[in-house]
Amino acid sequence: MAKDRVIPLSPGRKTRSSSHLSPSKPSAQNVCPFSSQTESQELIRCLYSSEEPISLATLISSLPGRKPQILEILRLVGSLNSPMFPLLIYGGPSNGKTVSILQIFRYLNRPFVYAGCRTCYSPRILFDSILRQLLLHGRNPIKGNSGTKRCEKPSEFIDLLRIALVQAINALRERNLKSGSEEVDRGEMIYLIFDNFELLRSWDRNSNIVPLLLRIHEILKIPEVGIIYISSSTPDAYFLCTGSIEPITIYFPDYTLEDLHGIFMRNQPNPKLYSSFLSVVLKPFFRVTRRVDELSVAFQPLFQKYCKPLVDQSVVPDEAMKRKLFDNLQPDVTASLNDLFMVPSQSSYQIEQEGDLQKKGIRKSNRKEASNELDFHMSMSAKYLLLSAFIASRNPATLDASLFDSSGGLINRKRNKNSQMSMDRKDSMAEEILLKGPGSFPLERLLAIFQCITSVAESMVEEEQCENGAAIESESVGLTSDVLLQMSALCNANFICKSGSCPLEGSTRYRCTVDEEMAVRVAKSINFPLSSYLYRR
Ligand SMILES: Nc1ncnc2c1ncn2[C@@H]1O[C@H](COP(=O)(O)OP(=O)(O)OP(=O)(O)O)[C@@H](O)[C@H]1O
Repeated sequence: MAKDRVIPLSPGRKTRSSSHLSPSKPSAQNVCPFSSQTESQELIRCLYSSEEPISLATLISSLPGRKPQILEILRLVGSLNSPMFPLLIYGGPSNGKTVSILQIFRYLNRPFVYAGCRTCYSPRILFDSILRQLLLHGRNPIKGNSGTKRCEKPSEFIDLLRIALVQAINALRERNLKSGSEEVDRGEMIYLIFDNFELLRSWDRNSNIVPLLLRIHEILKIPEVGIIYISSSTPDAYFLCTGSIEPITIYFPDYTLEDLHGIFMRNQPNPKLYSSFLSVVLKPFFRVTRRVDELSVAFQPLFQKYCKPLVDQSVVPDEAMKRKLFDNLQPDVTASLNDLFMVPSQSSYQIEQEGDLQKKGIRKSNRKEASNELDFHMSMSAKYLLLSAFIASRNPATLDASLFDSSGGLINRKRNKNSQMSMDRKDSMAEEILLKGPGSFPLERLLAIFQCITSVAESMVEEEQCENGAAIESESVGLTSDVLLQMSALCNANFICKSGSCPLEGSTRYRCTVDEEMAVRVAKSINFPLSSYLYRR
């Protein structure tokens, strides 16, 4: 794509860019102009990447493993002044989504506003950050709504955002007209980037901020504004019930071994030495994690240890030297791998409880401990999701309604004489299902079961919290966050597999592949009464 080629504007585009804004919306006339040209210039400068622009070749070589995604994003963002559909960039954590988009804008050298939902951790802070970037950090007053006034309500935010955007677009347009042919035309588009969008869902369960931001393009109706969402959750997490037009998605897959090799080899003063180090550490660590941040934290001290026997670190190691360095490093690799692998899978509450038991001299038998233990890490919500999938695969769907009450809890299944016949029928259905093996289920059923069992678990935890006055931390709360991300992780781990689509509905069905022994171990690790949820003969 030619970076600075100005695409001739279509007639529609000319009309729109000359005056797209309808009278009801703030126009150049009813928006307070910049008080000085310096302010206008400062705003424009603030909207560009703070780093020097780079070439396309540098962009691609600086981000190993991301060339296809970069080219795809560039194609979708389009040439100068071309309107774009909203984009959703998604993929696993720490796999280069943020760095890629920021470097892309450095290459494009176009104005953008970046709002990270990790640092801007509440709607108010997020709104404030976006408006400040557009309004010269609060120094440019929009009459009646000064930049210093904090914006609380979404409707207020949308109004101020529209005003600020129109003002900024007009400033860009003016700058382009004034600079004429002396300067390169940098266009009139402004891009809003929402990073870590998945976090928004955990801010407030009843908040309407997610649907609002997902519809922001439709609400603003300003073609000079491009919207980019970055998320580590899949698109399904957002668009099942918002009713908004789905953005174009770009998936960032996990890095391959070669990609990670390329990433870690960048800017190494002694590439041959570092390459011999990577040949020792990368493969074993790759089996545990593909996250660049985790790998770089693990590699840093290991490389220091690897180089310790060397007097001169610019030396190119021969085979004998490599073997010696490897032998020296080997015990640390194992220890570091264990550190990375053994992420605590128990909630701090459980740990506290066990600590209490030990203090009281009550020791669990080793056998029980071993049977409860999982030899891999899984988050609390992934465990609940896996158990929901197991229940969905084992129980006939027609029995769900009799298993869960309307509030999501487990119905007390005491048989009475009147219901004995129907229970017998249900039991024979359960038996048939057992014989057929794990059944398939649609995503909706899985989510419904997940919702039911987590609501029970959360209320149990709250009750225990009240009883014990103990502090329960993150893992036990917010079980429902990132459920679709967990789903894709469980599919990747082959605990849940896709099992074709329903010919009538066309929707994908899933099947749980874990056996009962494994499900029981997962259930025990979170004290979940699995057997009460399973139909048996
Ligand atoms: N291809 C790459 N080349 C160079 N560095 C990379 C690459 N991919 C990731 N990194 C580095 O890994 C770290 C994490 O990357 P980044 O923040 O872009 O990930 P992310 O996908 O946005 O993560 P999250 O979803 O957790 O926000 C950064 O320090 C980044 O520089």
